[in-house]
Amino acid sequence: MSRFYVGSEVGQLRKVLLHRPDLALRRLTPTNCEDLLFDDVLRIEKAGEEHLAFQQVLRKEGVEVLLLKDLLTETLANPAAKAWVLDRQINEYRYGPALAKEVRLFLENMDDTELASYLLGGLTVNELQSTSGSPTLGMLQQTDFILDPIPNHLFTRDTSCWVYGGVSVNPMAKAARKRETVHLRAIYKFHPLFQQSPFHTYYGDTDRNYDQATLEGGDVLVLGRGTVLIGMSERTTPQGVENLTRALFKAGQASKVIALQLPKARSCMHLDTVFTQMDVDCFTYYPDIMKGNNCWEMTPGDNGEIAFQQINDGFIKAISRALDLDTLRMVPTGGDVFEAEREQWNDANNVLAIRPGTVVTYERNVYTIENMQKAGIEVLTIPGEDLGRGRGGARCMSCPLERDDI
Ligand SMILES: NC(=O)NCCC[C@H](N)C(=O)O
Repeated sequence: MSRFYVGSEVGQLRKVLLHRPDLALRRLTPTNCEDLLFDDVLRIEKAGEEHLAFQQVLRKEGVEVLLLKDLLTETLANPAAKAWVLDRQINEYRYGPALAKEVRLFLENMDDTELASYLLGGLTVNELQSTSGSPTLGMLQQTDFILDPIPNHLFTRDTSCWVYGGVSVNPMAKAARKRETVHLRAIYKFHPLFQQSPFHTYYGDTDRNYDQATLEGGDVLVLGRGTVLIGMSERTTPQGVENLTRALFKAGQASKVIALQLPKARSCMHLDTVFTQMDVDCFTYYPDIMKGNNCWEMTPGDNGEIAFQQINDGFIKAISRALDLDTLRMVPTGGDVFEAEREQWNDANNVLAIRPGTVVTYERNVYTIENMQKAGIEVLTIPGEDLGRGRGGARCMSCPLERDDI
């Protein structure tokens, strides 16, 4: 029987959720890619091959790989789940009553595979073949989207994140990613796999407007031994951190959260683009961004409140204290300042640990890989010429569902 539990960043990885986007990438163009948070268009076949190589490395290392599209398709086979998803993706305020009715009917009559494909990949005016005469539709072009494609599902790390014995289904910061959360909520709520054993759902699993309290999984590092490190970044706000922290403490799943302020910049949109863990005592980091950050320690206070303490000796010391280690081995981005900046941009510091001391990363970041190997880390490489244009590496592209404690 499956037990969904993520006890650390580097303990043996056993089960992971990935997504290999297809239709959504086909619909990514120079006109829409910036709005869809991609820096360029991708060669579809190449990106697919690179993603397969990533899957293969994980499977070879004994990790069970689940694919988001399969899980969503299987979830939609349950009529209650299908209705639940469509209630949230189609409404009269988004489309107007006439078009909402028509889109809903069109999607309801598809088989589950096709429906999953449109939900993830988008639906154009042309594909709907409308007869309603709705002005909402009349004002659009044939190739405009009724449902936008969601290419960033590729980055399964961000939409939901497992922290010890539960999950946060995250209120995403950017419009282009908000619909992702509905799919993850549906999977965790209805898919038979997630009904086999109980887990906590800490945060995000309601239809409310979470306003300023956004949170994305790329900012959440499960350090282990009851501690969680969370970046307050371009995407995750202190309000989001505080809400998740209170829920973690209430569920008794964490005893300390370290919150770290990051610059609000695309190059470090999430903590894991500048800082990830490779071994129990070893991290890789981008030096430019990790200096002088404001940092707080949060612990359970009285009456379900959080006790806050601002940290003056830096977050590295805070991590050592939490993990009960005297020192940490810190591996910087490699090369000179120019090479380091280029490699960080291409996700050199965004590695996925398979087990303590073994990580997966893009092969292109040769200087950083050299630093890691010198530190005794086993580095497994994957190609990422095209996948990398979405601005995410191996950690961003993976959502661990089962990982051992350290
Ligand atoms: N954890 C991560 O850093 N994920 C990468 C997300 C990239 C995506 N294009 C985004 O802008 O949200």
